[in-house]
Amino acid sequence: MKSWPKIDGALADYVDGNWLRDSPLKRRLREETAKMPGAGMQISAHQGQQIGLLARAVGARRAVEVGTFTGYSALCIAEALPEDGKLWCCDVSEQWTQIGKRYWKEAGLESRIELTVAPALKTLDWLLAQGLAGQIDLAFIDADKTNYDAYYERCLKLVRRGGLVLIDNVIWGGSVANLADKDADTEAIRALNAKLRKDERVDLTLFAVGDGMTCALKR
Ligand SMILES: C[S@@+](CC[C@H](N)C(=O)[O-])C[C@H]1O[C@@H](n2cnc3c(N)ncnc32)[C@H](O)[C@@H]1O
Repeated sequence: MKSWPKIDGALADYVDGNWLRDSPLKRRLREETAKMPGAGMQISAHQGQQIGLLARAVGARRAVEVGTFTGYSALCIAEALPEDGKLWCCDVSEQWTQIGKRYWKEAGLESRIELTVAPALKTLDWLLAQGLAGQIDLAFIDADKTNYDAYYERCLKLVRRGGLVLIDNVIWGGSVANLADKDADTEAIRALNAKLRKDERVDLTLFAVGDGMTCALKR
């Protein structure tokens, strides 16, 4: 039986103590979000740090995020961009993203972030219409699951060769391996995972962080 290490208890403290580079502002945003319904939607501190590192590794100047919630992943991406970098954020919730805006401002990152409150498919099509195909260095997909394939295809068009498309929740709490689970979200994630397995447009790996994050590098 193959297995991944479960990180909790004393091991979680050890991992935090050795690898987590946190800030009081990020901690406050996590704590404020933790009190809200839907708090579990926020990525973890480690995942945010990993996404930031990946953004730096590809020298990201322009990024796109699909699914912003209270702005934590956006904060992690934006701080990894250069001062004149830009992150386009897509979300449908004014209420949740207002929280993020407060923190982006406090972090001095608001000029790097352009949030559009609208269905993400519309915003991604608008970005493509603006001539941004092949101009984006990193895309992070973390919104409604039934649109994942449509988000992936648009993000792959937007991203340049050598750029990254990151896709969150690809393990979906383990449901993807339970073939009896026919829930629409599970089926959508499972179908995209199977498609990417054979997708020769990208190099592929899984980061076993949080709920699983696919990392696709455009060839
Ligand atoms: C999992 S949360 C994002 C978490 C965020 N990345 C973070 O780290 O805190 C998913 C978000 O997708 C948004 N969403 C749902 N359907 C959407 C759609 N059709 N277009 C854009 N955003 C959508 C929700 O409002 C929610 O804020």
